[in-house]
Amino acid sequence: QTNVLIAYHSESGNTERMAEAVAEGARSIEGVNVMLLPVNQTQESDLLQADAIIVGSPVHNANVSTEIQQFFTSWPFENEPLKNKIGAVFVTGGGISAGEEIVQMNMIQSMLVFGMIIVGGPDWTQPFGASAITGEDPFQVNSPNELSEQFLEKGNLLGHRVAQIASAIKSKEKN
Ligand SMILES: Cc1cc2nc3c(=O)[nH]c(=O)nc-3n(C[C@H](O)[C@H](O)[C@H](O)COP(=O)(O)O)c2cc1C
Repeated sequence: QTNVLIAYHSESGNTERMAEAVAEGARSIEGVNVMLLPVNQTQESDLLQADAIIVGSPVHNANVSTEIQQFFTSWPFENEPLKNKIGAVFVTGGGISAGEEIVQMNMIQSMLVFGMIIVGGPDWTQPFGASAITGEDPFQVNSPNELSEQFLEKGNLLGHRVAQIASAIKSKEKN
């Protein structure tokens, strides 16, 4: 079985809603076990067991949230236990071009420090992972349930792609 961990921080539920969409996409690959967890409930053992780790953050002042920064800081580093795991990211941000890509790249940079292999979205419209705008027209939401289908689809496609690649690598390793 291939293990895909989706770990996120969400204050008002938007990033959590995206995380659910990513999870749905990952589950669509046969033989994939998905763990969907807020970062404050994610244990080191969850990281170690995962073949792929997908991290989601809200944009906070054009940065990852403090919780996400703390999460990366807590990752095991000695002897490179996360090396060659698949890594991918998603974000939600209020504004159009108000930090989404910076935050995606910031998380990717952290993952690269741990030797992870980064996977982006399936096409040029989401090269760095999935993202959603939540606070500016025409995408303004009053509740996470209003997140645009267009963004949820991006999350779904990212989860699907990561699970597919992680699963293909795992089955090659077995043979
Ligand atoms: C403290 C704080 C700072 C924020 N800074 C930004 C920002 O710089 N750029 C942006 O696009 N959105 C910003 N936002 C909006 C959030 O990124 C957006 O509402 C996001 O969808 C929240 O996700 P959540 O519901 O998972 O917490 C900020 C929100 C908060 C609470």
